[in-house]
Amino acid sequence: MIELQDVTLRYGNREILNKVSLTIEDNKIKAVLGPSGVGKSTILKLILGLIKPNSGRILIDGVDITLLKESKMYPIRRKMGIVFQGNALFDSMTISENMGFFLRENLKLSEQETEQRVQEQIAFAGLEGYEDALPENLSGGMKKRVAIGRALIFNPAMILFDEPTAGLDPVSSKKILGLISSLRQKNNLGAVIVTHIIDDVFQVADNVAVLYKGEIIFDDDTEKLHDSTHPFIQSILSDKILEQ
Ligand SMILES: Nc1ncnc2c1ncn2[C@@H]1O[C@H](COP(=O)(O)OP(=O)(O)OP(=O)(O)O)[C@@H](O)[C@H]1O
Repeated sequence: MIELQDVTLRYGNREILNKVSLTIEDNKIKAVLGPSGVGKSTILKLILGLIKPNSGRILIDGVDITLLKESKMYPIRRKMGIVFQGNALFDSMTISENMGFFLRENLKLSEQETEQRVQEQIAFAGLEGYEDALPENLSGGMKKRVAIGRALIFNPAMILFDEPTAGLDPVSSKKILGLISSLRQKNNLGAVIVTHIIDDVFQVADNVAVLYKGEIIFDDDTEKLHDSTHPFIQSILSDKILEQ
């Protein structure tokens, strides 16, 4: 379980998050919805311990990571896979090499076991036949599936997605969201999805927190969004896309 408790984060003297509290339960898909620049990626960086809050606590399975030294973060980060907005694939490596890269770097598995895990993820991502292709030869949706496979290869308990459908066409978006749903059904994985696209939320999220002007203005089951009387939520429900 991931918990943010009264987290405040400033870049310089600009406050991005003001006493934000959030709970992300295991085996659930939680969306964090908000307009561009509101601090959604910042929340993922805080969860991964890449940045520290100015105040408040961040607990991963009960461990307060705001107090941990960098050297103690590795076992915590191993619990979580991350899929970056731009995928962060290595351009000069093949799809198989991209998938296996962090595994080879971090786990001393036999080459046979590494290959087996890579093949499993290639199959899960529906990328058979593309093992030796370079990322530049893949569509946006396929690159996203490589990034998801690479995040899953450590068998994390939770996977973090930064804008999983941004820049994808509607068909590819639907496929990626289908893949995210199947992760929980097949692998019992939890997920955090930060997004500005409300359709993502309705398609996959069990519950959703809405971040607006540094604060959580809604945090409940996805279907209850329709009952909210908050003017910002009413406006996003009618406009569907959050651009400021
Ligand atoms: N290292 C940093 N130093 C200063 N300001 C930053 C830094 N990182 C992000 N910001 C600013 O903090 C705000 C929140 O950034 P963040 O990337 O978390 O937003 P976001 O909601 O994920 O938006 P987007 O989806 O557009 O990336 C933005 O205004 C951004 O410019």
